Amino acid sequence: MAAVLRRGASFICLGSSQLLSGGCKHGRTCILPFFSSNNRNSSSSSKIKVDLDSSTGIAVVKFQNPPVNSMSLDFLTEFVISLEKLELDKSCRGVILTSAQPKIFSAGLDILEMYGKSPEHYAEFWKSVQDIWLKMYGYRKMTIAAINGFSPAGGCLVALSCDYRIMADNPRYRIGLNETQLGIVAPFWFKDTMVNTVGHRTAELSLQFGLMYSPSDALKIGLVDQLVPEENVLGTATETMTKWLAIPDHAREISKSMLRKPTVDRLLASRDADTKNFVNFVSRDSIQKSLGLYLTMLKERKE
Ligand SMILES: CCCCCCC/C=C/C(=O)SCCNC(=O)CCNC(=O)[C@H](O)C(C)(C)COP(=O)(O)OP(=O)(O)OC[C@H]1O[C@@H](n2cnc3c(N)ncnc32)[C@H](O)[C@@H]1OP(=O)(O)O
Repeated sequence: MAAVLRRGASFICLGSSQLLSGGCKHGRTCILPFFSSNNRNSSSSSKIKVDLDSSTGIAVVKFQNPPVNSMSLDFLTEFVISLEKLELDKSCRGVILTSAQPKIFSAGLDILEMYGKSPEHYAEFWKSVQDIWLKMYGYRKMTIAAINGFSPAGGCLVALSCDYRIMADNPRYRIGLNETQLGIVAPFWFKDTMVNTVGHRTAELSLQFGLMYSPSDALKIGLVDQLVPEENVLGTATETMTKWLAIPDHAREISKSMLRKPTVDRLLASRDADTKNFVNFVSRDSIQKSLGLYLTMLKERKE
């Protein structure tokens, strides 16, 4: 296991100069209503910031859960509520997802939600993970991931669930489904999402090794669609969104649904079994031990 973790660390290791500072400055979940001024609607709950420009129809959703935008239960709840509000808002036609944290898009699922908790907690957490994927993968509006930093595992899944991915061309960043490096297994709908994006053979290599790709390798395998200098990620995402919004919404939406609905339906048909499977799996002593070692490794590599 230690060897696996060491190998894992080499895929995700950052120098100490890149350590992020600061803890979460925010309190518990607090969803504020949108307010309107000059065609812009903004809402800032504690972990998700939404800025909707109703003159262009483009909303920017920023992850702000320091230090690494890990997806805790609170984060996922706020995230899904924000997306639901935007889906219902007729003035919104497209959503750009990005990070307010330097160098990190998202560190993926919050490992602390899967470690040392009760089966009831694991079930609640897993349902919220399913909810965000179902919302994103079946989202009616156009979505772009503006990937401005590291994006392992759940972070990669969120990016993969968008319609288009633009990544910062910084050779230090990595993106991929690295679950096996933690001794855990990406569920079938993570796998389906990857296969639908990069094809079966590449997904076989990617998932079994838990590969984390540099931006240029991610572009080569089609995991991301475009690389741009770091400072242009959001600007390029906005320009790209404007081009996509030239397509009539109903035609694009129906095409998207035709391609994605069978994948969404597979999880909808087996949500409860998938939750039970997760709870049984994550509750095992061997899995708890792997997660505990991984958390220790994350802390120790800073020292
Ligand atoms: C059927 C069963 C199926 C189960 C499937 C479950 C699917 C799982 C999906 C997942 O998403 S699992 C999570 C995978 N994520 C990772 O492996 C990323 C781990 N983190 C990193 O590699 C690095 O933190 C980083 C993202 C590259 C950033 O590096 P940086 O040097 O900038 O920060 P750190 O000092 O490493 O981290 C700061 C702080 O944050 C804690 N932390 C990091 N990632 C997570 C996380 N995913 N969950 C919880 N906490 C995380 C890290 O331990 C540090 O904590 P402190 O030491 O400051 O307390």
